[in-house]
Amino acid sequence: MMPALRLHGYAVSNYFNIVRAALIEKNVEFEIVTVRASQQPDFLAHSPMGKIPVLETPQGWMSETVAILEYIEDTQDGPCLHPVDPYLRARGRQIINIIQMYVEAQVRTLYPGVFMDGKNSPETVEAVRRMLIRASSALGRFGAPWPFLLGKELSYADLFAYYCFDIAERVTCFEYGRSLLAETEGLKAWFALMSKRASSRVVMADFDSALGSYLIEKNAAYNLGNEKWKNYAQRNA
Ligand SMILES: N[C@@H](CCC(=O)N[C@@H](CS)C(=O)NCC(=O)O)C(=O)O
Repeated sequence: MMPALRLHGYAVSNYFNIVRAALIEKNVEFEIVTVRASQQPDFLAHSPMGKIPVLETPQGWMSETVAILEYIEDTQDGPCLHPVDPYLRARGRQIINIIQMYVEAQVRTLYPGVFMDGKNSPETVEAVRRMLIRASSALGRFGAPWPFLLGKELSYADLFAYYCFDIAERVTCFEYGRSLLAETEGLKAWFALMSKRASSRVVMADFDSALGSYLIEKNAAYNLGNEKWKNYAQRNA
């Protein structure tokens, strides 16, 4: 029988990877449908912004990662990934918001010069640098309880943060020669712990091979041999 849930997207997307990891962590049966983001009417009918991931459910289609995670938590069995305690649950959302707006969305504006055959203007590079300083300090102020961001149990905040930090780390090491993970007390050890999870291994193996092909497709393969990538390789050895 076909699984009830079908996840549309592909492995180069950190957002797709967050949802995929959540489904794996919850032991949900699902099917992957490999598609790119698109502005074609038939795709927009399912994903109003034309973005991936999109989850196809028995009730209909759902896009936007945070909404998808909520749907998964509310409809699927498996380990609870939203804390029951309202304060902790809100804290998880707070962390997700900060990472989404002040880390992920910021580094995304640098993708043209890092993952595509484009250039980043000095103004953009500087504006993102300033925002990342604020975000990094903010995360430092959380003093997360560890080993996970909300304490003893893995939560959606960890999955969201892990895939956003992975991509952010590549971009900041490349563009600024700096590591957000190393700057924030506890974050590097947390990231290493997350990297060891079975879900992370599966998802990141597919990401790594998809990224190689993506860089070639976008004529940014030169970046692979670029000295600046060494910052990433060395810091994460
Ligand atoms: N806010 C969306 C962001 C998803 C997103 O930006 N996905 C990227 C791939 S990582 C995408 O579809 N980009 C294509 C586009 O922006 O047109 C979410 O939470 O799911």
